[in-house]
Amino acid sequence: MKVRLIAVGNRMPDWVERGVDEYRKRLPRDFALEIVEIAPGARGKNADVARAVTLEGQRMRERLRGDELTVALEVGGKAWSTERLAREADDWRHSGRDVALLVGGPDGLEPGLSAAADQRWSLSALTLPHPMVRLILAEQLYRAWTLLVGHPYHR
Ligand SMILES: C[S@@+](CC[C@H](N)C(=O)[O-])C[C@H]1O[C@@H](n2cnc3c(N)ncnc32)[C@H](O)[C@@H]1O
Repeated sequence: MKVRLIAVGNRMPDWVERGVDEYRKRLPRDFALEIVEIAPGARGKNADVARAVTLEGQRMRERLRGDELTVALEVGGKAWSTERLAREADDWRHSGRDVALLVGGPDGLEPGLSAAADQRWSLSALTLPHPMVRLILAEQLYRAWTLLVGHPYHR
């Protein structure tokens, strides 16, 4: 299984890149995490926010592969414990499909993508900045994998 984190935003601070890479390199090939960055829509003084969100949605759709299971990351999604995430990840693996985790931009995920997603997952009731979302996702995927294989890290 491949997990692709398709996230609006680029130019992450170095500490985020290093943190995400640390967990990515710990994950085995059958749980590989790939990061796909989506350029944010322009937000200037007279910016049309709805247009920027629509553009981000289009750019994300262009990167989606038709057969992937999609998971929208949203504050209002379902809260999963790490144990629940491990069960979900095990189901993803057994479905034989790759997975796309969708992270929106400053104004959230394009509503059509959220509505069409197979699952909606909330990391917390707090609104997190997108660099933190990437880091938490990478760490939690690693933690879920360690739980599935009985590696002591997950305790
Ligand atoms: C800075 S947040 C956007 C905040 C925006 N006001 C909203 O309501 O979605 C950027 C993205 O990070 C993700 N995100 C932020 N906090 C999250 C959380 N607690 N759980 C899941 N995803 C989160 C979502 O994908 C969101 O679209």
